[in-house]
Amino acid sequence: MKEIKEYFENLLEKAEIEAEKDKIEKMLQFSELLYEKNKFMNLTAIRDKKEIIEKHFIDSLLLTKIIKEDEKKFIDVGTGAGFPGLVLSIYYPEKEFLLVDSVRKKVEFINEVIEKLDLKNVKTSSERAEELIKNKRESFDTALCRGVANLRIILEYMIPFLKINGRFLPQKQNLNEIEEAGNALKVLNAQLENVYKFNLPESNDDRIILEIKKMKKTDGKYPRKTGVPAKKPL
Ligand SMILES: C[S@@+](CC[C@H](N)C(=O)[O-])C[C@H]1O[C@@H](n2cnc3c(N)ncnc32)[C@H](O)[C@@H]1O
Repeated sequence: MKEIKEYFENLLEKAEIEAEKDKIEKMLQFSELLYEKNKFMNLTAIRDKKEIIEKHFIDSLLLTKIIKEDEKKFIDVGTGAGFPGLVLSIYYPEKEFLLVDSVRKKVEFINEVIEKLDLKNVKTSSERAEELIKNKRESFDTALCRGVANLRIILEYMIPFLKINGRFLPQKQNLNEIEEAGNALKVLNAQLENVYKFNLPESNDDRIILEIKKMKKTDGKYPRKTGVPAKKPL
């Protein structure tokens, strides 16, 4: 545990991310719970402790370089074992997070971590994004989504959840999907404002965070019925 703690602190320093000791402690507890549970439940394909720290925790924390003080209500769709949303909820105890994944066992794992770490600012849902939207339309300042689907598909899931002027900050590994997302951005009244490029501090792997702003209300016909956004992307 001590070795992993030093490794985590070292990567935080290299990535120029500041984090208080008690938050680092909680994140390490979360990583330990994930490591143990992952031995008999498939929560993540990354099984090495150090790799979990870099590819899940540091990668999620890159968002702290972009998130603003006045952003208070966050939604993370397809959060899996809690990335990036659960990590950020530990980093920002004063902000509210809704973590969503349609696979119940993943949400049950997240609920276990919330209880063990006594996190007060996180709620969860195991509904699909296309169902959950029915009572959560235009309710969030910021939307997060990592590794779920192609950009034009997740735009249709996520933009309807945002308040006007809210930001969607999807994490991507390259820029390939931007060009073909033009129509989705237009139809959903959203605009690409910035492209942030990072490198992970140990592997040097490329990481991209897009900043997409919702300009106007989304037409109530989006997102289309469950499954349609993925089958027939905008
Ligand atoms: C590859 S995992 C990524 C998990 C996590 N965000 C990460 O980066 O480690 C994608 C997750 O998205 C969830 N998912 C896919 N489509 C969804 C939808 N329409 N609504 C809710 N969850 C969805 C899947 O159940 C899966 O757990």
